Amino acid sequence: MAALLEVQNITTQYRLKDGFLNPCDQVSFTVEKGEGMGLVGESACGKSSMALSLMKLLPDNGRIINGQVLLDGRDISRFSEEEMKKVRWKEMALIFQGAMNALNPVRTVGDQIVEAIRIHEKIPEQQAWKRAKMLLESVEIDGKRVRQYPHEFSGGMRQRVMIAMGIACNPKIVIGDEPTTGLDVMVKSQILQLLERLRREKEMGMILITHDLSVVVEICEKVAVMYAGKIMEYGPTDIVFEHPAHPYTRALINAFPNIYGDRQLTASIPGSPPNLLNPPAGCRFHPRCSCARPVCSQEKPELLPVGGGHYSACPLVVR
Ligand SMILES: Nc1ncnc2c1ncn2[C@@H]1O[C@H](COP(=O)(O)OP(=O)(O)OP(=O)(O)O)[C@@H](O)[C@H]1O
Repeated sequence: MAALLEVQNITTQYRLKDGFLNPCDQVSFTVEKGEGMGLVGESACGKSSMALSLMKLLPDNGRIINGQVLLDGRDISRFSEEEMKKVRWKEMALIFQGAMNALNPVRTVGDQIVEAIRIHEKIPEQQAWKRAKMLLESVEIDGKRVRQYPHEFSGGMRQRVMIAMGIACNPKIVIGDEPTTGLDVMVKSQILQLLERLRREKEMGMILITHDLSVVVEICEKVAVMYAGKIMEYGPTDIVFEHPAHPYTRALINAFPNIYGDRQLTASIPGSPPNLLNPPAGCRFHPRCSCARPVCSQEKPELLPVGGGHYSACPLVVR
């Protein structure tokens, strides 16, 4: 059976004054119904651009130049804006970083949820209000608060309202782009548990973009590790994190304080990610890689299977 979402060789490009930059370069992965995939990697490696490419919400200077995004077998990367309007929120929703600040301060949260529902579904207003209340309750907010204004809610509650809006039309897949950034540790954990519960109850696919590897370990079955626009390693979360096959994944794990809650010392990755206007030849990680050989600066490694649904873009690694 075909996957719910099949991303095949997606390359996205931004046009800049001094050239072109590909934030996602031949990226491929799949997400099954009800499956959670973490998308991790250092800042500016292309994670948000991937999310925007999937939703076809790239800024004016960005576009998909190659590849396919198959949602239930349909290539939505070729969809017109009109067609995409029917896909967004109804089939695929994006909850972005700081989404809570996108709520309109002069309208009640109920008005805003009802509007989101009625843009996509032709249902009577009364029914939409009933659904808005239920949605608030599903994100653990008292339905009676539906007539309140955003300033009457805490930051964590506003983010939950945004999650309620994200799932208002029962999407098949939700993309969370750092959905808990800026929230305190307790609220962050509540929101992640909430997303996890909704995913299981509604059998939604989920792509969780995060810098926090421990969150991926906790709630995602699968992980894709991205570096400088490319997927370096991909596979079941426990296998990738316990037996990383790519030096970048190893370095990322070592740089993270407590992926399984017991690691204390961290070793930062020397150097910094490349300028994507002019990425290094060969493997993009080779200038920072402790395992690099001469071939790494000459040949572009492919993402190849290493067994058990696990893929790595490094041919040299000894496990
Ligand atoms: N509108 C734009 N025009 C040109 N370049 C852009 C644009 N948006 C992002 N970029 C560049 O694309 C690259 C990838 O950025 P992106 O925001 O997708 O990375 P990210 O992994 O999501 O980063 P972070 O974790 O910091 O959010 C970066 O080099 C960034 O500077």
